[in-house]
Amino acid sequence: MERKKQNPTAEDETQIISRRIQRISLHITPIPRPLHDHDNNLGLLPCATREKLEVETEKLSVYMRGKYRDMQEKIYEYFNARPELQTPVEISKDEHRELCWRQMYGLIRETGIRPLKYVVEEPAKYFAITEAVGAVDISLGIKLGVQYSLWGGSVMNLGTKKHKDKYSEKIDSLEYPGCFAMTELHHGSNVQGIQTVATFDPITDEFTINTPNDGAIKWWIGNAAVHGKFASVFAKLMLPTHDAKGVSDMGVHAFIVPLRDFKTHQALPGIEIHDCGHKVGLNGVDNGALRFTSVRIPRDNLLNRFGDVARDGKYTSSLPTINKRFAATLGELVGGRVGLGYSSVGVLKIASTIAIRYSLLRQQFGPPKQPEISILDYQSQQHKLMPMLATTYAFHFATVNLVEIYSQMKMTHDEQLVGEVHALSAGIKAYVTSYTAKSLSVCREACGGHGYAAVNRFGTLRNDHDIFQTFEGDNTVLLQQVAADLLKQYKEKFQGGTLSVTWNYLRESMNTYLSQPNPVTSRWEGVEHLRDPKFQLDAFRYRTSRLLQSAAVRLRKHSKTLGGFGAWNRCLNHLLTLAESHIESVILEKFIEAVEKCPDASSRAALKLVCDLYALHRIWNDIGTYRNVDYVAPNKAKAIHKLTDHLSFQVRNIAKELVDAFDLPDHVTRAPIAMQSEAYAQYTQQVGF
Ligand SMILES: Cc1cc2nc3c(=O)[nH]c(=O)nc-3n(C[C@H](O)[C@H](O)[C@H](O)COP(=O)(O)OP(=O)(O)OC[C@H]3O[C@@H](n4cnc5c(N)ncnc54)[C@H](O)[C@@H]3O)c2cc1C
Repeated sequence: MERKKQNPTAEDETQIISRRIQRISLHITPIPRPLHDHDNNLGLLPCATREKLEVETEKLSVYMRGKYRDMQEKIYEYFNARPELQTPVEISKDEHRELCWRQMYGLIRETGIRPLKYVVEEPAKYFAITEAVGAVDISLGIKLGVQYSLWGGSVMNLGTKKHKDKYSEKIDSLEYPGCFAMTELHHGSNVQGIQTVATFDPITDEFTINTPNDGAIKWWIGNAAVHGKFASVFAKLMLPTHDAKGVSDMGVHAFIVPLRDFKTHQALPGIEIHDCGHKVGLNGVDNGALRFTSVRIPRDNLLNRFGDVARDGKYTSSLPTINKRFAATLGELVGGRVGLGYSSVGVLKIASTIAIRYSLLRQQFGPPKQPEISILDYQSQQHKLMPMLATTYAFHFATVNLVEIYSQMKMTHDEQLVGEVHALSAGIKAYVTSYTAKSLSVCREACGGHGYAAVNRFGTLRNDHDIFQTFEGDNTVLLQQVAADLLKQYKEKFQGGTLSVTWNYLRESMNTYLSQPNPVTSRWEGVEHLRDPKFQLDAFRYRTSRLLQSAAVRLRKHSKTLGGFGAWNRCLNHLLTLAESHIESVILEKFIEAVEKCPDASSRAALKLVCDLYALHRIWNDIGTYRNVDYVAPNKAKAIHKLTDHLSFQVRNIAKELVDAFDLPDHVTRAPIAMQSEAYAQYTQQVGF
């Protein structure tokens, strides 16, 4: 009995917590009872309203669940039933690579899942698969992404029928493990700067692939160090000419290059492969470096959807310029970005679930002579975790929407949609992965010392996820694509052109911005007004319009003296803020739509609360900007701050239900401190008690 008091079971803890939640929670209908002394002592009732949202987790979860939940469950179950395929906490690089291969091979061969089919036909299903395998081990998610989205995707999207017929089945079944070899030692973000060459030889009807200098060594190539048999190699296509130069550069194209012998697994003649070595994270993925010396491949190995070479060496393309072909080629690869943003939200869900479940369980300090309180009852802990939980929900709906419009784009090839998905996938990937990377540290710290135990996962999640900010396009570079697109749309607006759907709001808010902020509404501070989605969206959009207008003016001014490139660089931080602001507007818009569409009233009320917290927290974060232009008067700024704290507190009261609705079973979250029963006991067992 004594022992139980000192070290209560999780069930006891849960009861204590739920009693406490009942005591301090707010109720929807006013309850005519005075505040408990205890509540006052905790300082937990920041405002007099007493509301409690009753959330039916199952209904909320059904609304959140994608169409492909069954597929995800199949994956979770597959790994749950095979402990030998689970990644241990301590594992060497080489063992991790082999395990990761066995995980992928087992999944594909034993469950019959065929991801490449979905990459092409049902992208949403493919992204659901990558999210689920990423929850098992992020290395596995990336290894699978390299095989199917990058290597497979390049063949399917940049190749033609002959390539699909020859390769698709064998890529899907893992008979042909492959790589995507774009990056070089000297060039990552600037893909057009790559130097590898593929020169056509009309005599033998072949291309010769060469690495002209060490700067052109392909670097960081996933699957290259150990498992890859092929690579889609990005190189400048050179055609022989009869002039003094001897060759003509047709721009960057992709080529299928066999890397290793099928029987011996040795590198083929002319191909030198080295291991990029131990990394900060993702050590289950074998990244390698490749050098090519006069490697000959048949002409047919050119992935020729956007440009082809005939037997006589004549080049043909439906696209007139190198730049247009390059844009079309890279445009086909945006699926990787969509998937990375989507998977990043998956990582954020796991981390926030662990941190919040543990914060509900953990008790430290309390009022004199009273039981200790849950650490989630501290305002500071709520401040760390509740806006993050709200943001996770916001990201969930934004990435689901992105996947939907990406799928539509793949079906229709609608030109406007292509442009929209291109910019939106760049922006959402950049914004979401940067936020998740920061949040992983916050979650670790919010769990104190136990958050630092590797078994509780924050270390691997943080290290493995970190590079999401860089690959598939560096975030700073991607945000500039969003800013450039906004400026293009802005210019078109004034030339009477149409705006794409996502950008449509700019038309209206630009007009609002061009007039002065309304001195009356800037003082409105009522809760109803602050929780009105119209006010929230207007505020986000006003900020974007203002940033867009001022960026356009500044760029025009500086380009007179500095030229286009110099002016862009002079305004770069401004442009990045503009891009982030726009992406935040899109995320909020999608969240508001998701709240409105939710069919179940209790789930809708919970989502509305979470959405309000997301919106007001972001406005408060940028309150300086709003104050500077008098969009928000001092009294309103104060009211926003107060309400944000209050909403954090209210969200805390349904935090358990909100993380439960992510539907992540214990065998997926895996951190002992986040187990839904006997968390402490499971944790102590881990170290041998
Ligand atoms: C683990 C891992 C796996 C990878 N897998 C693959 C793979 O399978 N295949 C493949 O082809 N590649 C792969 N890559 C490479 C990856 O795609 C590149 O690292 C990425 O594109 C960024 O390029 P970079 O490393 O050259 O960075 P850089 O472009 O050199 O960027 C370095 C810094 O400069 C800044 N910067 C660069 N340009 C600008 C600009 N215009 N404006 C402002 N700031 C700028 C960036 O923001 C960044 O902070 C992988 C990389 C890693 C680490």
